[in-house]
Amino acid sequence: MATLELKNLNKTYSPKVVPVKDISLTVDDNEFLTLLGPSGCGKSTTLRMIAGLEEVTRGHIILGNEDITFKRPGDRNMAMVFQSYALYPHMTVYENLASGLKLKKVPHGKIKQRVAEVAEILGLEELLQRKPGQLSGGQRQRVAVGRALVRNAQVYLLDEPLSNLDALLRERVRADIKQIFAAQQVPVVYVTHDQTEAMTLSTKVAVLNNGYVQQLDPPARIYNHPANLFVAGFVGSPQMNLLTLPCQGHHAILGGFQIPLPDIPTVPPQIVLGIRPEHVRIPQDRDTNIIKGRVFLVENLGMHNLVSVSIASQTEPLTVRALLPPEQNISNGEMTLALPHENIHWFDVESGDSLVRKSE
Ligand SMILES: Nc1ncnc2c1ncn2[C@@H]1O[C@H](COP(=O)(O)OP(=O)(O)OP(=O)(O)O)[C@@H](O)[C@H]1O
Repeated sequence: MATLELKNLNKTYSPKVVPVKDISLTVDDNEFLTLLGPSGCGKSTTLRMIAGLEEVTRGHIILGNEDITFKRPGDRNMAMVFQSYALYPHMTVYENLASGLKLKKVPHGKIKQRVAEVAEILGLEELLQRKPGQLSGGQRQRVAVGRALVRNAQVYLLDEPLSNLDALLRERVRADIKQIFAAQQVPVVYVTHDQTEAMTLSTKVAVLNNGYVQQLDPPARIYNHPANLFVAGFVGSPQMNLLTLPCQGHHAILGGFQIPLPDIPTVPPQIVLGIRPEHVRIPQDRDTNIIKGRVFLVENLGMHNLVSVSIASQTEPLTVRALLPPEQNISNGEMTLALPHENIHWFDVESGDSLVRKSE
């Protein structure tokens, strides 16, 4: 089993289209890495370069001790699952699963055995004689994963494999994928723009924007310690409150309220305060950082209410959103909230970088 390494990987289509800029990362053989980012950030291009389907402009792809940057896709021993399933419509499920091995001239008996193993893992035994047109979306997706699995590849690459499924099915197949690949002990690279998939499946997430890796960390660290404003705003739903505030002395001024700044060498004229809606709460005994505002919207999300509160300020009004339990009685009008000190993130207004990289 081998580690996959990307070294300063670049892709340039034209001087103006440079979707991948200097991506460096490693994926060990027990790691599930997700490339997460908005549409057009370079996720699929990166994956396709790993697979050999896209030429590398600059940089290297290393598998184990071998530089495979210029190796033909067929010689890379990688298996890829595509968003579109890419199944052969005229073949049965069995034939679809077996086709890759047949091409490799694997003996018939071995093919039968391997297809049976994979069909069992994926619960496809009853469907082996059907054609893709006779399967549901989730079943087709499992066959697509199965086609990759039968290969016993050195690396698995998955490009938004769940995006054609409805929400319920997506949850089920997501759980299947997690279990199946956890047992494989090979590097897995998964592409998605869905943060829930990234957070639930991965051992490591690379958040991409505009071709650059913004943060490369385990999911919990991405969520609890976003490296910059992009990651803070992209990961988490409802989105983190991000407020640009003036500083005075050693405080940020939120409307009429003073929030103590963290320990930073120089106090800037302005700073961005970030706090997730689930961390904003109704004040308890020892809470500090108490603010007051006017409720102007309550959205019922089932498990919680998302409450939008407007805080009067000398410039434009600021909005703080709080995720509160439904038993909390909320009516339009004045409301007091606490912003617990330990849950506040601070970012530089200019660079967007986190000013305090906390340890885990
Ligand atoms: N063959 C190509 N020629 C020119 N530009 C391309 C080509 N393929 C992709 N691009 C551009 O490169 C950028 C990144 O594309 P890529 O498919 O990697 O994005 P992505 O992050 O996977 O997005 P999505 O989630 O929408 O699939 C986009 O701006 C896209 O238009």
